[in-house]
Amino acid sequence: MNKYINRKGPTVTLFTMFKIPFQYAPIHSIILLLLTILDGLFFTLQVMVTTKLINSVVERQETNLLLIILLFVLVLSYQWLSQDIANLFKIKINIRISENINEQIIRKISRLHYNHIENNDSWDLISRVKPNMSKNVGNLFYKVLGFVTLVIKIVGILVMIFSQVWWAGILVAVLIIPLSFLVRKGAKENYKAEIAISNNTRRAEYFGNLMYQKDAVEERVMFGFGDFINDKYQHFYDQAQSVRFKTKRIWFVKMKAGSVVSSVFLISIIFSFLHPLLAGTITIGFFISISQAIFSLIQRMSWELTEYIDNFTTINEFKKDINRFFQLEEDLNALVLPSKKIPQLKSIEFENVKFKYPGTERYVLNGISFKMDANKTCAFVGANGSGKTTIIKLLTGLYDNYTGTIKINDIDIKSYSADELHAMYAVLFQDYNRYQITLKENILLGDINNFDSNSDKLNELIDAMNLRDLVNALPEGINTNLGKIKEDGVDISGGQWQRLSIIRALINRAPLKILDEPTASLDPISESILYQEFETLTKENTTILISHRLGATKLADEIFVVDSGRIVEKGTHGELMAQGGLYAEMFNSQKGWYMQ
Ligand SMILES: Nc1ncnc2c1ncn2[C@@H]1O[C@H](COP(=O)(O)OP(=O)(O)OP(=O)(O)O)[C@@H](O)[C@H]1O
Repeated sequence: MNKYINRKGPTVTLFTMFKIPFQYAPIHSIILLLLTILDGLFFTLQVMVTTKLINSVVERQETNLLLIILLFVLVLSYQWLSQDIANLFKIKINIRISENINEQIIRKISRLHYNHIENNDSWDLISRVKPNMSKNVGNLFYKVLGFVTLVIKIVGILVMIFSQVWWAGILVAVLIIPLSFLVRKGAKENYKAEIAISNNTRRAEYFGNLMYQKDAVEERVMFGFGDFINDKYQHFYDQAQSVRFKTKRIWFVKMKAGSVVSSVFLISIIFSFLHPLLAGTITIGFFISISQAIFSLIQRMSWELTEYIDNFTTINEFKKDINRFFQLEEDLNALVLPSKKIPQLKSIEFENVKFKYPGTERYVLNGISFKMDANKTCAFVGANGSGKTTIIKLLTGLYDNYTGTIKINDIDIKSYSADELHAMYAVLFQDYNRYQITLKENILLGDINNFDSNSDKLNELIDAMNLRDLVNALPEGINTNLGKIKEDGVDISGGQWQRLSIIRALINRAPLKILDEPTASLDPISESILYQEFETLTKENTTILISHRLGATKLADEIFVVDSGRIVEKGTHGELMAQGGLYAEMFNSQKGWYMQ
């Protein structure tokens, strides 16, 4: 089973990004492109009409004056309206882009190799790409269109200048080159700064969320640590802002210096028209309208042009992030449904398994070996951090960068197909999720293949887990929305959420049930009912139970004691107590709490 892939899709280029709006909103994009070209042409047309208008008035040519005035008003009105029309099209294009791109990003994230889920650099990258991707695709498209308009306007004016004072035209064209280089360099530095601060931005966002997330409210209010969190938020936010501000300040000074030089240069060109004006080679109409156009050009070149190049360079840097993101390794199995055929489980075996988490140096599992047979309940006990949950992460295939062998039914788990392996187990993880959907859906998610045909089993388990009273008290019974996202949502207690999560694992037909601290939030009576019923609930199943409550694990057929990534003792409760080792010590110290 080749589980992981390095998805080498086609590399994203600026051109690929530019084409995206045509792909998702073709008609709107084409119309916007045509409007853009028209917009550019109308600028030159305006200069020509203004020239004609002034000359006709100065020379008192009354023929056609009305027509020229009408044309003048039309050109101005179009320019005035065109932005609003374009904005309407942009709204539609933006909606289509974000619909499609967000879906692709979420799909990619949901397929990510588990290594990236716990890796800081990957999350920094995701936090830069996810919120900005559709914005940048739209931005690139509009900036290219804006740039096309600007180029058409500049070319139009240059042609006019050329036709009258050719050398001035050449000087203007030459000025654009160094200005472009200056802007490009500044924009690259800006993006580098963004990459450097993305970790601080993410941390600021985390502390910001803590300030308003519902889950954090109680502790924040009770302990009164709101200011502490706020200070942390402010610290990371200020650090990010200060780097951003410094880079922007340097950028601004450079850009403005460039603009001032170009402005002085362009104004001097207007003076160079005085001579041909006095010599009578250009008309007063042309002088006024071209001067006006050159002033507008100064503004565009010194600000818009620099802004465009800045934007393109930033988007080009962002494009590198997009490629890094789409090249992140995926886990082919992440979205694979469990096979509908229920496999038979005979045994599970770890042979000298050594494992360290990616990017760390310490072996969390250090040559662990054990074998357990089917149709039994096995418990893993041991101190915090001894490696119990990690055993489960490896057994369920979340990580496969270990040495040694993990076998199910004497076959290496790496030889199983993903759907076969997924059908083998149902897991209740320690940090299970509270899904803000209906109570029924919360349970049925556990057996997605039989989502619509599990009603009988669902009711049986609700009774067995002592949740019937809760269901009866809910306004819509099992169809009541849980959590506060929906208006009619109902919040239930921590223990009730946990009982739901146990049912989610038990409703699954997989032969191996893995329960990692399943009763931490249960009251003593519910816990004891659960363990009394445990045998019935897990009949015909093999169960792995991880718990610090040794009163519960005592009932297991076999207990494995984990210490520093190894199995140090194994046996039944009686055998381990008789050994008088680590288990006996842990059991006696816990028993002491109840027996005094
Ligand atoms: N994603 C991770 N990256 C790096 N180290 C990790 C990661 N997850 C766990 N560890 C480390 O691996 C060790 C074993 O963790 P594990 O969760 O398996 O312990 P555990 O025995 O289940 O502990 P507990 O009883 O507290 O649940 C711990 O020292 C922990 O710090």
